[in-house]
Amino acid sequence: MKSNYPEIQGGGSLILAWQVRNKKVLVVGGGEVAAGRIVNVLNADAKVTVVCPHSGLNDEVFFRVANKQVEHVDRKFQPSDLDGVDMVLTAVDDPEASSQIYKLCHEKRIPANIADVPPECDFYFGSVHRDGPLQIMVSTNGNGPKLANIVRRQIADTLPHNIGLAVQRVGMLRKKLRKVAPNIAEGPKRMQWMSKVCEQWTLDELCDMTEEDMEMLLEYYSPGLVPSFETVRLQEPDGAYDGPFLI
Ligand SMILES: C[C@@]1(CC(=O)O)c2cc3[nH]c(cc4nc(cc5[nH]c(cc(n2)[C@H]1CCC(=O)O)[C@@](C)(CC(=O)O)[C@@H]5CCC(=O)O)C(CC(=O)O)=C4CCC(=O)O)c(CCC(=O)O)c3CC(=O)O
Ligand SMILES: NC(=O)C1=CN([C@@H]2O[C@H](COP(=O)(O)OP(=O)(O)OC[C@H]3O[C@@H](n4cnc5c(N)ncnc54)[C@H](O)[C@@H]3O)[C@@H](O)[C@H]2O)C=CC1
Repeated sequence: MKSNYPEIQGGGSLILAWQVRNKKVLVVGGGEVAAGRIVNVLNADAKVTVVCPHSGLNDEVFFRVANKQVEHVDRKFQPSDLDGVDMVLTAVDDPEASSQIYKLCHEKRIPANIADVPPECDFYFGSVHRDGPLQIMVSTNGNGPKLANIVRRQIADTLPHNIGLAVQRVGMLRKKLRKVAPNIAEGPKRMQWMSKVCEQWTLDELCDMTEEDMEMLLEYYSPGLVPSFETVRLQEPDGAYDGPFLI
């Protein structure tokens, strides 16, 4: 039966933004792949423990250990390492050890990524572009990791240079709006107004938005209006607007 609803296209992944802040992540192995995993999870504020014999640590992982960015257990993996762990990432050059760790994680229902064995991964990593609070991930679902890297870099090249800053400023404005209009019942009005601001202001204007501008802009929330950037600046006592005056 035909419909206007989105067509289902199976065979993909569920791409999510997993919140691992202060969660315990165990990284098994200390080579190049482990070093990449460590960067990914530290960027998400996880508490990271690396299990790997000292002799196996590469320069980057050694640096993370020496700087106390991660805890280090100086030996090969043991099953007790999984106690109290929320996520496991293995990057070892020993397929038997990988499979054993995967089985244990599966039994304990701990989500795991086994770098050398895609069928034993509960989730895959992707190629990530990061600009402040903005993250863009590309996945080829195991078909071509290097191609994911190339596509990611191509996407990044097309983005406005100030997009990360614009996202950060919008985040501040949204927080302030929540304070001005905290009621659940106001949800639809709040969302509509916020969407309008994002659509009507240019990225440069969103980046230039000071806290003073935000306070002034929020004055227009109650009547449900979105003034131009120039209008907001002109209303401020020390309005620093120096562009063309469009009144
Ligand atoms: C399934 C997956 C599971 C997982 O790792 O989570 C996986 C699996 C494997 N990768 C292998 C090889 C390479 N991986 C890379 C690079 C990356 N690999 C990443 C993810 C993923 N790799 C997941 C699928 C993601 C997707 O499909 O989109 C990225 C995106 C993210 C990251 O690792 O952080 C990161 C780029 C990050 C960036 O640049 O930003 C390169 C290129 C390079 O190193 O420069 C090569 C060599 C060239 C090539 O093969 O393309 C092999 C060995 C194959 C063999 O032995 O031949 C396996 C195992 C297998 O396929 O059996
Ligand atoms: N998913 C991906 O993106 C990629 C996966 N790979 C695969 O990932 C694996 C790791 O790759 P690299 O980091 O380059 O290897 P590597 O050889 O540099 O590092 C392996 C590390 O594992 C440690 N190790 C081995 N057995 C261990 C155990 N039982 N307990 C704890 N630590 C142990 C070693 O001391 C070493 O630090 C390889 O199997 C490789 O084929 C390789 C490239 C990309």
